[in-house]
Amino acid sequence: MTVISIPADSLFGLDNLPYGVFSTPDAGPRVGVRVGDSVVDLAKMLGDAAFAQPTLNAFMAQGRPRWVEVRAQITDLVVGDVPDAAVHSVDDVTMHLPIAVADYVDFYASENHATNLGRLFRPDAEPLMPNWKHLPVGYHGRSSTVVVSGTDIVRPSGQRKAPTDAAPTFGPSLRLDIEAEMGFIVGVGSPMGSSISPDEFADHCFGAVILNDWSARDIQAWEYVPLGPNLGKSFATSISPWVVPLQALDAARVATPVQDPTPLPYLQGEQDWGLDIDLAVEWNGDVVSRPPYAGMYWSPSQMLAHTTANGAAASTGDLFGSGTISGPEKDQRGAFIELTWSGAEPVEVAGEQRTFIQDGDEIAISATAPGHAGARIGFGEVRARILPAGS
Ligand SMILES: O=C(O)/C=C/C(=O)CC(=O)CC(=O)O
Ligand SMILES: [Ca+2]
Ligand SMILES: [Mg+2]
Repeated sequence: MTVISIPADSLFGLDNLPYGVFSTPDAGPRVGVRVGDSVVDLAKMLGDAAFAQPTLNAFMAQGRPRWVEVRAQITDLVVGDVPDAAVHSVDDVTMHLPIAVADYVDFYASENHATNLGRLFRPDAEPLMPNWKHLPVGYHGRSSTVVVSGTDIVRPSGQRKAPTDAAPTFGPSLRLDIEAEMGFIVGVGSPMGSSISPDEFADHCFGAVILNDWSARDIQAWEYVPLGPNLGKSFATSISPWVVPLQALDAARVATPVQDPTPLPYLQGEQDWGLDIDLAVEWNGDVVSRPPYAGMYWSPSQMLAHTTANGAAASTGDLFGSGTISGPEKDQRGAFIELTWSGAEPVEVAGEQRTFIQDGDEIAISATAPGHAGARIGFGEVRARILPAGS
């Protein structure tokens, strides 16, 4: 039997208990919970076959009463003796994509980001479109190219045309960018023809991850009118491996900024689902930005309500991105197109002047939030290296 020790300053204490899918040299992908620097094999500790699966989907589909029960069981059991065979060091495991991604929708919920991108993409128009403060604007992304942290990203090629070019050309993106976001995962869906209200959020949303919505700005700028992002974003989206349960975010809940005009009734709820999550964006080892989630205009509960308001089904494994998280300050911008003002204002990265991402660059986004009693909880990180086009 093993007694798991949790370092006093751990971001993975009993307040957190995030779920992930891990493998070891002797056994394939299965569900584990992170406790300090250990990963506990849940099928071995709890005996539920849902945890012997290579994704969290079977467990997530069991619903909130079961999520609450399992969290309580874990909290009780991991402070005692845990069977040796159920405990692994985080350094000895390989992490996998934690969920089978069903549908993927990405929103645009930061007013600072939307205003900055409006200025950059549409300099002659009002930065915010007239709909922006009435509904959480989003688009459907590509679920099959959602990958876990650590997966290399190959620079995409595509069609691009700068305003000064006579004709479009096809080739590797020259303006490869990140978008620092949070991703929310649906545990229990809703049938086609029904909808989820903002105050039903916790019955449906299982938890959250960090998400990097890789974006090829040159491909995007040429293709997006009038239907929105497509190939400029569909080549890859990275998520962190540990899914922080919604229950662990209780102490992080805050009100969204005042929403004026008042949203329509289907977007109104009694519960606060703004979240006080602090992100950090690292570029080749240098922190270049610290986006604050707490200022996001639209809450994840409103995004899920909006997604289902027309009767569209929601499914176990649906993933929705918050949209790029940018705060009001320059060093709080969650995309390099904003941070460098479309390349006009390079930033210093590891001693070099940089605008967009170069081959071989490594980007890591980490995040923490308040836990209980003044402690903090961590989301870990989403990290990836860029390989040359055609690799
Ligand atoms: O305003 C635009 O045309 C483009 C906006 C984006 O690229 C942002 C996007 O993907 C949504 C977001 O992450 O906030
Ligand atoms: Ca995005
Ligand atoms: Mg993407």
